[in-house]
Amino acid sequence: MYGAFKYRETKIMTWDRLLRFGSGVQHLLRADLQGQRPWQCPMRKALPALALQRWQHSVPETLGCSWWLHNDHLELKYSDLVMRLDYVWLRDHCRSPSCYNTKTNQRSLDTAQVDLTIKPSEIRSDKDTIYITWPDKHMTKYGLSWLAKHSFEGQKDYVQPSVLWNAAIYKDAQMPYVTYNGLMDSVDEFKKFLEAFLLYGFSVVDEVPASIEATEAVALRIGIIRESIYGRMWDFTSDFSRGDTAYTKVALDRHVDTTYFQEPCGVQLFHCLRHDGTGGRTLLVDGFNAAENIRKENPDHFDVLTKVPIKHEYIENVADYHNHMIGVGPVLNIYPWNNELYMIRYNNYDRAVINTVPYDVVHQWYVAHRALTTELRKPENEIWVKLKPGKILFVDNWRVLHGREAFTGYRRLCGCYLTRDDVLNTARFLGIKV
Ligand SMILES: C[N+](C)(C)CCCC[C@H](N)C(=O)O
Ligand SMILES: O=C(O)CCC(=O)C(=O)O
Ligand SMILES: [Fe+2]
Repeated sequence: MYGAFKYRETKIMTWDRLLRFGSGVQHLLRADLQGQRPWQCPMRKALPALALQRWQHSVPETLGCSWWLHNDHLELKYSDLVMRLDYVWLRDHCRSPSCYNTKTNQRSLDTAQVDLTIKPSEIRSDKDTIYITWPDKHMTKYGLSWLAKHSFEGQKDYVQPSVLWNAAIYKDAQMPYVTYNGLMDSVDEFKKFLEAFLLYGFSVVDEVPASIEATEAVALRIGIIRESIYGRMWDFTSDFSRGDTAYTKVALDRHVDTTYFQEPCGVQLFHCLRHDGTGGRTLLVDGFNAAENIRKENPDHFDVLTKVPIKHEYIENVADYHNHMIGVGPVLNIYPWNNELYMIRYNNYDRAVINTVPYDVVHQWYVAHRALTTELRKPENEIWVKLKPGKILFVDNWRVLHGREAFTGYRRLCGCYLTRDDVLNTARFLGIKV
């Protein structure tokens, strides 16, 4: 398998095991150790090895937390969560007024001034809070629920909620019907629209005036337009005004756009302003659903697709357009801490020469890519829609692939890309967790 890198999970001793270790002597020791620094406790050396497995409890024991000072970290148990907190981390995240500015939500502490071998000189806790005093007498207070939320152990299993779909799931999904007026005038409708978009990776706004201006207004309600080599708002027909198949009448297989950017555009809007002719339907496929199916059926294929970096390229020399863009990254992009998929970079048209890995890995990659392509091409995973004047289709270009059927006649499509950060920013402002 390519790349030996595996994100190592910290071995966590189970709570049960720790209690078993500590039982017996633990009760007896607690009184003696109260208020002392465990690693400096004079009793420590004299104790049998098992007795060192001891916990400090907040009072009463059944509420609040239990904690254990290891030589290099604090182990803290709070409502069934066992957290292991590095001492420098604990000092660095101090929210006291001298360390953290709550007006700007910025750190004032200079982390470089923290001794990398720092250890608390005193710790105590009550039901909701743990108080840590450092050798220089500075005190850090942490809400236990804050730690539970922000610690590695507390958040590593969180994944962004989403509905992975195929044609059948989509049919039953009852996506909300949101109109232009609703979106522009009502926060509730706006939120409903964004929630659907984030869950499904696409969403439609209906009853929009069939103009570039109205399309732009909708785009600006949601985020910030991502200007690119295609302009700000783009508006095209099949006139081959640009050196790309999109600007023709031929069919386009499923793909995401701008794979040849180091950061592919996050969101794409399509608004068909006119079509006098046949065909031209739009295809949508949930890339995450397909990728998750591969992960289930053949984890090795999934692994290869997350590890082999692939280049995509856009070379254009048509009329006055001279562009050469290159983007690099694996087809499937996952977060290392929980393996959650966050971006698919799939575009067989724009894929560049593979020269980033040796031949044997190349072959593994082709096999894995074939498996993904087969999955993406299953008719049961396809949704076909006909874009019409008045309907804006929003597509999450990091998740949902689009394609189009060949068409005849005059067809004019407008739209734009949006910066992903700003769409998520809008969502967070509306109280959506992303
Ligand atoms: C949407 N718009 C027509 C502006 C751009 C088309 C980009 C086409 C390119 N092959 C890609 O997939 O990135
Ligand atoms: O013509 C279409 O419907 C879409 C073409 C396309 O893939 C694109 O513009 O990104
Ligand atoms: Fe496209």
